Amino acid sequence: DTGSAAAIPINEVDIAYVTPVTVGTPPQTLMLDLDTGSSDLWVFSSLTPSSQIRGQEIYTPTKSSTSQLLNGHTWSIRYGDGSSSRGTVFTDNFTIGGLEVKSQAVQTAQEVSSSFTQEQSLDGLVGLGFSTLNTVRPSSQLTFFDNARPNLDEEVFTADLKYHATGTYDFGFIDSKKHNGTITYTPVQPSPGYWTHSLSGYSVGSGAFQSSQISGISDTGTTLLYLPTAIVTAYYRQVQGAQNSQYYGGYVFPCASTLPTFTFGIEGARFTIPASYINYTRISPTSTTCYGGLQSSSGLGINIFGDVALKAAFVVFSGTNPPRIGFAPK
Ligand SMILES: CC(C)(C)S(=O)(=O)N[C@@H](Cc1ccccc1)C(=O)N[C@@H](Cc1c[nH]c[nH+]1)C(=O)N[C@@H](CC1CCCCC1)C(O)(O)C(F)(F)C(=O)NCCN1CCOCC1
Repeated sequence: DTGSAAAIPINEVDIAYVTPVTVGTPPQTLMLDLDTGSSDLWVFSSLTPSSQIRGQEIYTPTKSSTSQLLNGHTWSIRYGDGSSSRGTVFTDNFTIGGLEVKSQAVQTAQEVSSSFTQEQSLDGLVGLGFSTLNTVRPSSQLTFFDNARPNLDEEVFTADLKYHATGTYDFGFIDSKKHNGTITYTPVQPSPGYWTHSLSGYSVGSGAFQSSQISGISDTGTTLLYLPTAIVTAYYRQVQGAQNSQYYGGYVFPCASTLPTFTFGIEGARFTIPASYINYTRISPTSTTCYGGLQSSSGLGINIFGDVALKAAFVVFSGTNPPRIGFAPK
């Protein structure tokens, strides 16, 4: 089997991407954020207090003839940005881009934090990390990818995220039309459950490439690129008027400043992030100060290769044994 679905930016600065999925019989369509940085599939639901719902679509298990309560199971998750959700669990038919998994664990929210309530274009998440990170107790559940794997033509899913445009997630095949040139693979460390791998180095603008192993996670659920402070200061040293603002919690600069590109290495291959991706957003609609798409990871305890980096490549998440991740130009 294979599947292919759109990755649609939810706002004009690509803060996140959502993908249409269907749950249950007859199918209920929701827009979910496919997130390689976590492994819970959870949705706004008929069990979510109406005071916490603001425009999101919900899954109503009682309207589905194929839903089954997973008795006595609960879940609770907290994300890096402090947002959280918790609830109960049903199994039901679940489809992404024509690829169906029967009796997928669908985690129904009984409580969501305010940042989820405020994000009306996001109806929940599909965790595509390793199933070891799943928070359902007493027995943890498998991700959509782990459930689909036995039926996939190839044990892969790919992310073709785009800058200010709709991209695609494919399951079970590598679409050669979506990338040009070879795919460079590098090993993934699947413990504790992220797609953890190393970059082989970086360069700023036309500067010399600095070879150094930089370990981090390729995370479709994180907006920006978070790297060690030394690399980030070297980058913003090239930007007129840039400063690391305590107030804004990161590097800001005059929107009119010229930004250099940023290149990262995967093994021997090189991927260049255009300056426009790093000129992330104005700090407020009328401001002439802009917030950078490259920020320091020092507060996170982990380097995160988020959407700002991933949208500069065609990325293959390979669930083979051993797992690996591939990057190709596009
Ligand atoms: C634009 C921005 C100021 C950088 S943002 O912070 O607002 N962007 C958020 C994503 C977002 C999109 C839309 C609306 C609201 C928030 C962002 O990038 N958050 C990251 C990480 C972060 C930390 N600090 C700054 N950023 C995050 O938490 N990403 C998680 C998924 C998000 C959660 C909020 C909703 C959108 C999806 C994540 O799953 O990718 C994660 F890996 F970071 C994470 O937290 N994974 C949870 C891992 N646990 C480990 C223990 O077992 C359970 C799972």
